[in-house]
Amino acid sequence: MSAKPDPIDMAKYVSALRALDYVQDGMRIGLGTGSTAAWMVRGLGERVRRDGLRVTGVPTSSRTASLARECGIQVITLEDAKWLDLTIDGADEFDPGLGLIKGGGGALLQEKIVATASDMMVVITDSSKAVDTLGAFPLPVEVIPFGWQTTKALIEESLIGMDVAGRQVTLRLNRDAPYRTDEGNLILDLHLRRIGNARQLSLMLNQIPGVVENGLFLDICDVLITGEADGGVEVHDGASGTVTHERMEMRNGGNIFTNDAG
Ligand SMILES: O=C[C@H](O)[C@H](O)[C@H](O)COP(=O)(O)O
Repeated sequence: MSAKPDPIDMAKYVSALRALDYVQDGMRIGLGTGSTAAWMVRGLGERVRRDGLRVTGVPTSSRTASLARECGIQVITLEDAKWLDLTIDGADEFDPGLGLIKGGGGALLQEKIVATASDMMVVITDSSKAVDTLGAFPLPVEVIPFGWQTTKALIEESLIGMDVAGRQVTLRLNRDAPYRTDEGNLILDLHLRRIGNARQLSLMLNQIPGVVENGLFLDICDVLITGEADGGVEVHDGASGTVTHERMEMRNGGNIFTNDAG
C-alpha cells in the first residue's frame, strides 16, 4: 500500500490481511469481488511475488480476474480447479449467525458458486456492515433478461406472503441502461428493510422462473473477520462459535500489518 487509505478502507485492509493467515502454499483459492476483496487480492499477490507463495486463484468476476493477473496470481477457471480449498470474499451485510447479503457489486452468482465449491469461506468485512437482522441492504437478485418484468411481478407478488418490512423491487441501472452482470443477466434489488425469515425467502426466490440466484448467503460463511480502522480485528469462527479480538500492528509507516494476536 503506497498511501494511507481512509478509515473505512483501512478497516477493509486490516480484515483482508488477517484473512491471508488462512492461506497455505499450494492452495486453490476463490477470489472474491469488491473493494475489500481487492485488498485481499493485492495482499495475496504481494506474498506470491515477495515470498514465492504458490497458489492458484479462481476469480468471481472479470474485475477480480484482471486484478489478480496484474498482481501476479495464477488464474484458473472453476472448471479446471473443480474444487477449492478456500474462498475469501467481502459482504454487504452480515448478521450474528454469519448470514450474509452479497451482490452489491453484481457478482453474487459467481461468488455463490465459488464459495459453495470451497472447503472453507472466510468473509472479510468492516463493522459498518453488521446488522441484527438482514435486510437493510437491498437484496440483489440476478434474473435472466428474457421476460424480466414478468419475473419482477412474480417476485413482488410472492413478497406479499413474506415476513419482510418493505416490498419495493427496482431494476439496477448502470447510468441510464440496465446493469448487466458478467453472465449478461440483470439485477433486481429488493428493498425489504428487514428479512424475518431469510431461509424461507431464499427458497421462495430461487423457485421463481427467471431467477438465477439471490444474494442471501446462508450457512456458507465459516469465518467472519471484521476489521477496524485502528488495526483491531474480530474473528468470528462459525463452527466453534468463538469470537476473538486481535490487533494488527502497523509497521513501515502503515504499509504493512502484522498479526500481534492478543
Ligand atoms: O457483488 C459484490 C460482492 O458481493 C461484494 O463482496 C460486496 O458487494 C462487498 O463489496 P465491498 O467489499 O466493496 O463493500
